[in-house]
Amino acid sequence: MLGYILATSDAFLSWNTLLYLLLFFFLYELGYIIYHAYFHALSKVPGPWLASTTSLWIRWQRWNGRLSLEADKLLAKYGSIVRISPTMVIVNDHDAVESTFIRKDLDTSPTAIRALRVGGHDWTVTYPQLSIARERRHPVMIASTTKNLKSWLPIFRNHINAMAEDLRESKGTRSEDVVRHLRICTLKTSQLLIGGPGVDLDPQDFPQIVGEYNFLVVWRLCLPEWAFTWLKYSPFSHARFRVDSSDKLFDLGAEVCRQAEAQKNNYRDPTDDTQHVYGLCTDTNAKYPVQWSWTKDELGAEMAGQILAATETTSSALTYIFYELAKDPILLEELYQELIVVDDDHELDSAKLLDACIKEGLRFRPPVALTGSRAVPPGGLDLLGHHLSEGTIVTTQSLSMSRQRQDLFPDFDVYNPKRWLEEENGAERRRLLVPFGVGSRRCPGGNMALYQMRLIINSLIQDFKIALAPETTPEKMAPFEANGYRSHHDRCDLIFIPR
Ligand code: HEM
Repeated sequence: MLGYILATSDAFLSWNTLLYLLLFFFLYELGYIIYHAYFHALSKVPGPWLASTTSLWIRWQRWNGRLSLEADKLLAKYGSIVRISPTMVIVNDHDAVESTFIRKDLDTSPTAIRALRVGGHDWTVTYPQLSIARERRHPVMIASTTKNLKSWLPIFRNHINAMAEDLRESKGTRSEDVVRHLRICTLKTSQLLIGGPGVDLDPQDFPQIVGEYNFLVVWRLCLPEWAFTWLKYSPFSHARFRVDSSDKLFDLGAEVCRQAEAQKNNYRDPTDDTQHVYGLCTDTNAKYPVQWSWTKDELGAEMAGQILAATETTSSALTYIFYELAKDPILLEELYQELIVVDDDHELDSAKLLDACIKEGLRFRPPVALTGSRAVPPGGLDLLGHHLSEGTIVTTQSLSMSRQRQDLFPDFDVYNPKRWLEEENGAERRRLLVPFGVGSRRCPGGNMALYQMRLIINSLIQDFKIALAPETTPEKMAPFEANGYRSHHDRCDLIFIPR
């Protein structure tokens, strides 16, 4: 039929035209491949041929949640710099990463970060330019000083106790999905940092919304824009929910703003000088006031983005730590023995094994897979013996930093917290641990993350013995990269036996 129409109607393309178009497309693609493989400025950077010539390789790895793990294998095979797409290189040399990422004139990579927009809006992480991100980073850094966090300790404790009470209900007789519990608990603790004590969000749907959003990020990195319009109105309810999760997250951010604004009218103890992110963003007298006035949507997206940044990273790191501890009853007992003699939550930072368990969790399963990326500015950049032309994206990952130094991390593929207790080469080992990124866009919430992790691990280890649930197998817990590492099933079932 189509052939008939094409052959008979002048209004339609003739077969010949179609063939020419196909030929043109084929030659264009061939030219693109040949150019990127042999003539492009990055053609001398080592890497697999397919990855260098087409973005399909990187999309395929992302789709399968394996980009970070595959990139790690390539770094082991090719050395400290590898081309993983026609325009992207991954670098695994600490000094080279530091000298590049410290620079203030390098934007972050726009395509990869666009995937993290919330409800169609930008927030700190999705702004390529440091000049814009800087003013949004300050409030997080100021709100998460140890002094501020310590003043909120009683409220943090209440939220963590509520999680422990929830876990206690099963009396160790059935498994509990620790991912769900941790998402709720970290939402509750981060709402304080972000909106202040007057904010109290309903957490019931949050675990599912944020879980779907993580997988939406994978879709956004792999599928064309039009696919989302189609999916939004498609008959597939799960896909629709996933696409809508971005708007639902945005609504949560808007709710933070509404409640934080309402609390301004409440009585405040004049001696209370704690500061939260929302207050600092909207206070024109703040030490680093935001230089522009926010629209309602910008502010909502910022709060939603910060909730995402704070909860998904911390809960993913904690999930893997509890999973590893559940597998190792001897280590669990040693940690318990250390923690029962710590009198006060304020002293937790001196608990050495606790610190080692957290460090090793962040090393072994870093919650952010590709820990930052930068775009090469005009004039190019010389790095590890290669000239990178303008627009090249340089990325790195914490995961591989420890693997490049097998003298310091001989059993790098094993969760072994004890390595952090060895004094010999301790400083060098710590230098290679960069889960919060490096340089000018390094995570501003690191202090909050570590503080929360100490409190939560301490509380649950003191209250429970933890064991693996029969349904939690190594295959189910194999890391899948969806906006950070998580189990492909997005859950981790453990048994919490009250002590
Ligand atoms: C274990 C927990 C966490 C890890 C591993 C982590 C890791 C990271 C990484 C790797 C980056 C990107 C750095 C770069 O591009 O160079 C980042 C950015 C960011 N993180 Fe975290 N993070 C954690 C917790 C938090 C918390 C609790 C907050 C609090 C709100 C937070 C807020 C942010 C923000 C606002 C950014 C964007 C910074 C910018 O674009 O300049 N993070 N984080």
